[in-house]
Amino acid sequence: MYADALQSISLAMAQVRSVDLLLARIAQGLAAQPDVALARIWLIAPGDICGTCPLRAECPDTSRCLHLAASAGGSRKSEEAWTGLGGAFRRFPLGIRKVGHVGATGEPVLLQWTGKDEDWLVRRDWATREGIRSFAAQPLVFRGEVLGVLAVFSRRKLGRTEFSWLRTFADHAAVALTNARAFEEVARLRAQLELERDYLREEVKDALSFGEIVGRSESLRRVLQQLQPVAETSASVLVLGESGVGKELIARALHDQSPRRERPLIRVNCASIPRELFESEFFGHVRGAFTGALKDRAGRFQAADGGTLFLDEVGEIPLELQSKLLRVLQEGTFERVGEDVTRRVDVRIIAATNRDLKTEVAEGRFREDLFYRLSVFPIEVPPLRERLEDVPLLAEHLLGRVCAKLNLAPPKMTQAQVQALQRYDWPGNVRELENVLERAVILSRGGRLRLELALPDSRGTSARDSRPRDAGAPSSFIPEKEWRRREKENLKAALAVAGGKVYGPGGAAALLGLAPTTLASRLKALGIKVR
Ligand SMILES: Nc1ncnc2c1ncn2[C@@H]1O[C@H](COP(=O)(O)OP(=O)(O)OP(=O)(O)O)[C@@H](O)[C@H]1O
Repeated sequence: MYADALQSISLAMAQVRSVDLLLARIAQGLAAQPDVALARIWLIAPGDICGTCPLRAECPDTSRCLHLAASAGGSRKSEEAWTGLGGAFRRFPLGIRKVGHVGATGEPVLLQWTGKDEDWLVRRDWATREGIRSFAAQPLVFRGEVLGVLAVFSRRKLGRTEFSWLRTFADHAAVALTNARAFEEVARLRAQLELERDYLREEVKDALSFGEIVGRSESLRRVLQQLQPVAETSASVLVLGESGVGKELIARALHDQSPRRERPLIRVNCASIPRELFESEFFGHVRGAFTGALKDRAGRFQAADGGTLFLDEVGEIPLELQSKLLRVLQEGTFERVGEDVTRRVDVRIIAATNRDLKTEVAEGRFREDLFYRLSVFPIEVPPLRERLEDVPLLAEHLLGRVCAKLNLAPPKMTQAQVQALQRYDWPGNVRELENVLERAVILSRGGRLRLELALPDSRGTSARDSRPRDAGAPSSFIPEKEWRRREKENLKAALAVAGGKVYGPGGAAALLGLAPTTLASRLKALGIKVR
C-alpha cells in the first residue's frame, strides 16, 4: 500500500454522497493497489438474518452485528472477483472472531501469516493459494462511536507504517461515511416532503376549510369526549355516520390531537379511485409496472409514514385489495406494484364510512377480519337532524366561512331564518347546511339573506322554511318515513325529466332549484343511484 494512493482515495471519497457508492469506491480503491488481495467493509446494523446466519451458534446478541457492505479484490490464480456481499463472512456478531473483535472494541488488528500454524486464519487453503501474508483491520470510528470495520488482506507483509496509514485512512473513511449518511437522510427527507407536498396540494382546499368542530349538543359532546383518549394512541379508528355529518373533520381533529400531528395526514377517498388503480394508489408502483407507469411513484401509505392515513369511504375498497390492506395494518409491510422489495411503514389508520359495514361483511363484500381490525375504536357521528340545537351555531360559523371564501361581509340571519333552519331535517347534514348558506349568500348579493330550503313551496312562496312544521292544522304534518319517501320520489322524478343528468342546464339540480352539490349529497344520503 502506498501513502499517496490512500490520500487520493481519501480526496475522492469526500465528494461521494451515496453510502453504497462510497463504500464500493473505498473497497475498490484499496483493492486496486498492487499487493492487496481483498478489501472489505462491514457496517454495524441491527441483526436481520439471524435465523440463517452461519455464525448464529456463536452470536451473543442478535440486536446488532457487522454487515458486509462492500467487497473488492480478486484471485491471482483465476478470473474470480470477490465483490459479492454474500458468503460465510457476510455477518460477524460483535465480539466474535477478529473482525467482530475490532467492531466490538474499536481496537485495530494487524496479523501476519507465515504459512505455518497461526490460528487466526479460517481459510488457510485460500490464503496459501492466494499468497496472503498480512491481515489488517481498522475500526471506522466517528465521534467515539464504532460504525464498522475496514479490513485488508495483503499479499505483501504489512508493516507498522502502513498499518498507521491505514488508521488515518479509516478515520477519513468514517467521516466520509457519516457525511454520506447525512446526505442520504437529507435527500430522503426532501423526497418525503415533496411527496407530502404533492399529496397535500390536493388537500389544500379542505385544509383551508378546517376549523374547529362546532356544536354544543349533548350527542356531539359525547363524540368529542371519546376523541381525547383515543387521539393519544395509535389505535385504528372507524368513524361512522351519514354523508356530510363531519366525519372528515373528526379525523382531522384526531390527527391534530395525536402525537403524530407534526407528520402528515393523508386522505384517500376510496370511492374516487378506479378499481384497477387501488393497489398503486395505496402502495405505489415502479416504472413500467403497467401501461402508463412512466416513473416510480410512492403510494399514499409511504406518504403518510409516521403520520395518519384517512381512508374515507373505506367500504368502497375492492375485496381483492382488502387482504393487502389487512397485511399492512397488521405487519406494517407492503410492496410497490411491480417490485419485490418489502417496505415498512408506521401509519395510523382512521377510516370512515356511511355504509353499514356489518351488512357489507354479512353479504361478503367486506372482509370480517379487516372490519374488526379497523373498528378497534368506532365513533358514531350523529346526523344533524338528531342535534338540531347545533344548527344556530353551525349556521353562524358556516356563514362566516362561506362569506370569507366569497370575500363578502356576512349578512345577519333573522331569528325566523334560524328557526326555519332548525325545522328542516337535513338529509345531507352539515354539508347541505353549508351549501344552502352558500347559495343564500350568492342569491342575496350583499342584501338581505335569502334562504331556500329543499322543495319549492306549492304556493309559489320561497321554500319549505315558509311552511313551519308546527304551523297550520295538526293533521297537516307528514311522518318522517313518508316525508323521505316523497322526497325520494320527487328527486327521482326530477332525474327522470332531466334524463339522469344532475349538473348543468336542464339537469335535475337546476329543475329542482338546488345547488348541484346539495342534490348530489342528498341523492347519496337517500341511496338514489344516478345512472
Ligand atoms: N361540527 C362541525 N363544525 C363545523 N363544520 C362542520 C361540522 N361538521 C361538518 N362540518 C363541515 O361540513 C362539511 C362536511 O363535513 P365532512 O366532509 O367532514 O363530512 P363527511 O361526514 O366526511 O362526509 P362524506 O361522508 O360525504 O365524506 C365540511 O365542510 C365540514 O367542515
